[in-house]
Amino acid sequence: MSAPKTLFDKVWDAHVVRNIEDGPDVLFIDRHFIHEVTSPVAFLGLESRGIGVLYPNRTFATADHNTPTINQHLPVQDPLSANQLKALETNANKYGISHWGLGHQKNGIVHVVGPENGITLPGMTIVCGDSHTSTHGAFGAIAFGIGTSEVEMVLSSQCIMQPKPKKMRVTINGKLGKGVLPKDVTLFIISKLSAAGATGYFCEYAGEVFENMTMEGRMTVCNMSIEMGARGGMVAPDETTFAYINGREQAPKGEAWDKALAYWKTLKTDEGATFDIEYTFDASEIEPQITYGTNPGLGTGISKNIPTAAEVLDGAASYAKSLSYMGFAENEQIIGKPIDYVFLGSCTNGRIEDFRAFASVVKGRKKADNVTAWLVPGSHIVESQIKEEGILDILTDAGFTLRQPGCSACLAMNDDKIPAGKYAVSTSNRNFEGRQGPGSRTLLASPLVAAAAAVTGKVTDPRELL
Ligand SMILES: CC(C)[C@H](C(=O)O)[C@@H](O)C(=O)O
Ligand code: SF4
Repeated sequence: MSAPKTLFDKVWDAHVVRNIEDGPDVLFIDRHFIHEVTSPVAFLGLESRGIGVLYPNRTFATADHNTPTINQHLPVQDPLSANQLKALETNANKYGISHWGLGHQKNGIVHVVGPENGITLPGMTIVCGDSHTSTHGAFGAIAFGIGTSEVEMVLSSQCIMQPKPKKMRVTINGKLGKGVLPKDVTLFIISKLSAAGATGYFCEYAGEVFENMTMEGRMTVCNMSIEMGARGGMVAPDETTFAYINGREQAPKGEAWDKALAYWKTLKTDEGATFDIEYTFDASEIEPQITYGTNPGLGTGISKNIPTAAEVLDGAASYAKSLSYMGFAENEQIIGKPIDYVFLGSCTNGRIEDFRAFASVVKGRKKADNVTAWLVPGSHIVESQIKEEGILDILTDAGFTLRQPGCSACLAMNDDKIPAGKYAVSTSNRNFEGRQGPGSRTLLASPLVAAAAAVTGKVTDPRELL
């Protein structure tokens, strides 16, 4: 019998085109996503070298970062954004790449539209010039972000050179408590490991918590893997995965489906396979989380106080700077802090289950007067689901409006910027200084925590409202 293998090694080994002695492996790439920010320079590179795109039907383009989230039918005002969007369209058309631009019915955030259209499948290698490509690992794919020069490499050769990362496994058994969402699971893990704790590793998530999680939940967790420094995260595909994929537009059909399924069922870590490092937690340790600092590792259970410098893994100096930026002090209670903005959206939490969770709290309540809320679906498909399921009515009755799909205030590359000094409870993935607009202060949390803040105007434990 062959030696036991991890899920990661099975997928990796199936894609090695060439081993370079003492060097990186050359990997074949099944799927390549591109967006307007990191692709234009790669296409310029192709042009200057006079080469083309090797397999245009393995690359998929969508516009998301620079797109406005209101009045998408009007010309884009910001000239830089308009140029980038135009460049994406021109390049896609020139090389025969599928392009879901602004206004297209399939348009949305790259990491939302790939899975929802059945482009993302188990056992694949998937790259994109975007760090949150790790999202697609939820399907048991090896998915990671690449730089612009690598985008050029993939366009021209469908291959990439990669050193093999070390392997980590995070196992969580038990049952999650009331009001605890996948976002809380990932914020909890990152707070335990720190924002750099998984640097150099590829992480597999295992145990009952992930087995019982929906695909959208697994996507939330894998999405945030990068925020603890990991190259990517993955979950072994199972019946939940297969049920999610079955019938999606670009998923295999008929005989091809049966063949794919038989292969996908082999994609799990064998008994006895080893990892370079393992962490184990119990679901009962996890309560709704919120961050108070300026990296995603600076988070805590919502009922707890902000830790003292001695309690956190970050250096005392950077911790003090982080708290001062946020206007918080050590050992303060986080519950009850007044907030100004709520952002529901992003490739972390811009899917239908996130809107359902948000609606479950705001239903029958009213948006707090002091709160500006931006609710931004991850794609047009999500937007349609929100309308069809009656969620829009619930939101409207509670005083909220719905915006149009895109990255929006997740990184404020468009007009959706949180003003300086203002506090935003955000379902996105990064709380760096100025991430949501110059001087903005971000508290990362789940859609339930965001909803509780939106109706009370302050940081509130959502369990009190469920
Ligand atoms: C613009 C892009 C390169 C960037 C990323 O790589 O992640 C963005 O998506 C982000 O979330 O910061
Ligand atoms: S939603 Fe945010 S994290 Fe996701 S791709 Fe867009 S900017 Fe990056």
